[in-house]
Amino acid sequence: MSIPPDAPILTGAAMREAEAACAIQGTSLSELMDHAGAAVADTAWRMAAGAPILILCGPGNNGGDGYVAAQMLAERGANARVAALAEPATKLATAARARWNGPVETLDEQTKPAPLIVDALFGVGLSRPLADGLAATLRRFAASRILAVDVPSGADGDGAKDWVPPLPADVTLALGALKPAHVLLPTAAACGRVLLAPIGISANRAMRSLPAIRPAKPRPDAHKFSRGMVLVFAGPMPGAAELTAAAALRAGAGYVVLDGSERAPFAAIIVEGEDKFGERLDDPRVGAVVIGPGFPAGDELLFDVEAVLDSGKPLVLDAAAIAAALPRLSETPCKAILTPHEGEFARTFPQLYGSKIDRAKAAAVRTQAVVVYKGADTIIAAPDGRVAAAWPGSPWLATAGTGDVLAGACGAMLARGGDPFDAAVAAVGWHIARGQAIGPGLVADDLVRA
Ligand SMILES: NC(=O)C1=CN([C@@H]2O[C@H](COP(=O)(O)OP(=O)(O)OC[C@H]3O[C@@H](n4cnc5c(N)ncnc54)[C@H](O)[C@@H]3O)[C@@H](O)[C@H]2O)[C@H](O)CC1
Ligand SMILES: [K+]
Repeated sequence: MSIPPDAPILTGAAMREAEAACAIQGTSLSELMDHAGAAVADTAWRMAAGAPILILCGPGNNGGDGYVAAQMLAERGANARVAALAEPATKLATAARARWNGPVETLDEQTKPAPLIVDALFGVGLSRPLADGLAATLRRFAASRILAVDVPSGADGDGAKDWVPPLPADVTLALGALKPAHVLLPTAAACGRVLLAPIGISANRAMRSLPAIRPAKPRPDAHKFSRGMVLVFAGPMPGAAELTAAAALRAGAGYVVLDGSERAPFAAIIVEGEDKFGERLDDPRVGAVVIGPGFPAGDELLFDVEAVLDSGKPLVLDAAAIAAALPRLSETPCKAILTPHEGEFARTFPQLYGSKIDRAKAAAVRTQAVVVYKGADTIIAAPDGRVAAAWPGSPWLATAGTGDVLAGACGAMLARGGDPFDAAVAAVGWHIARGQAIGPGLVADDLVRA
């Protein structure tokens, strides 16, 4: 599974806006479909490597892309068959089918498979889940290599519905831009390797896949404080905060102080009693404060979170600290990153609807903070509408304590003084890169070891 890095992601509505802008600049929808069909034909040609191809065409423009590709493949000499689910229902699809010179089989339970199946049944226009009969027909093709056009049929392009496509793809060719379905579960897992075909639209880049992960090198004139000083505040379960502090140092902070713990995870970390916390919050060198790991909800947490908010320091709030800060966050002028996992998000923001991206964006607006909505399909959202999607991440990170490590990495990136969204993106990228590098047998402690 893979996703092109730093690629734009558009919802169906944004895609229609981009199409309309293209039309104003003189590129018709029909030309866009020609570009899409050509890209599908190229990918299918390479995947089939001479073997027969079966192209499944639906009634809409996704089917139109399929007919265009079929004709191009046939002209190149490929052994291509077409099976249709229904008559074309759009002008463009009708025109595309008229250009296909071969026969059109009816797609049903009798349809013979081929080594490569091109799934051009439904794209982003799907308005309800696939009928059971069609789903069963498609499952019969599971032994073939599958190329999905735009999205695997049955997926909700916007990722708001949890419909599961019955025929998972080996390769999905995203047209013009990625769609939320490519980066959100459950559909992302059915997309296989996602490739992006530029079909001629210019996409808004506010919402993107995670950029390629490049560890930032310290400046030649760096010293420990210019690299960022992080203050981690431990709660009653200091083990979690120790991981957080270690992660902050490992992720590049120049100086890390752990308050409220008796053990230093590394000799290089300064450990102090919790009585020093107030004093440290006044330390102008502290560039970010992390609170929440190992700190259950209660008066003590509330008191400490209040103190952090009063300090105006850039802050990372994890676990119960998120809910503790919520009433004041939007009015507190500070840079903040929140790192809720699914359960914390649902408890803290119960009244949000739509896809995980929609909900992360709404939470960011509500709190005026950067929200890192964790999971296998982590979403990072800023109050100004920027979004980064981290799918496919690293499944080795699904183990206890890795969230504490991520909070520390966010602290390290935030303490450098830049934009909190960029800091969160860098932290999530660092976390995934560590997860991928370590792989089998990973435990959270490994993420902070050399
Ligand atoms: N956006 C672009 O720049 C381009 C996109 N292209 C392709 O077009 C599809 C989207 O096409 P659209 O016609 O809007 O929708 P679909 O083909 O996905 O299907 C809609 C079609 O199906 C009917 N329908 C919806 N749900 C169901 C269902 N569950 N069962 C049966 N039928 C259903 C609906 O009534 C319509 O008739 C996009 O993904 C790209 O592949 C073009 O290439 C041009 C450029
Ligand atoms: K499709």
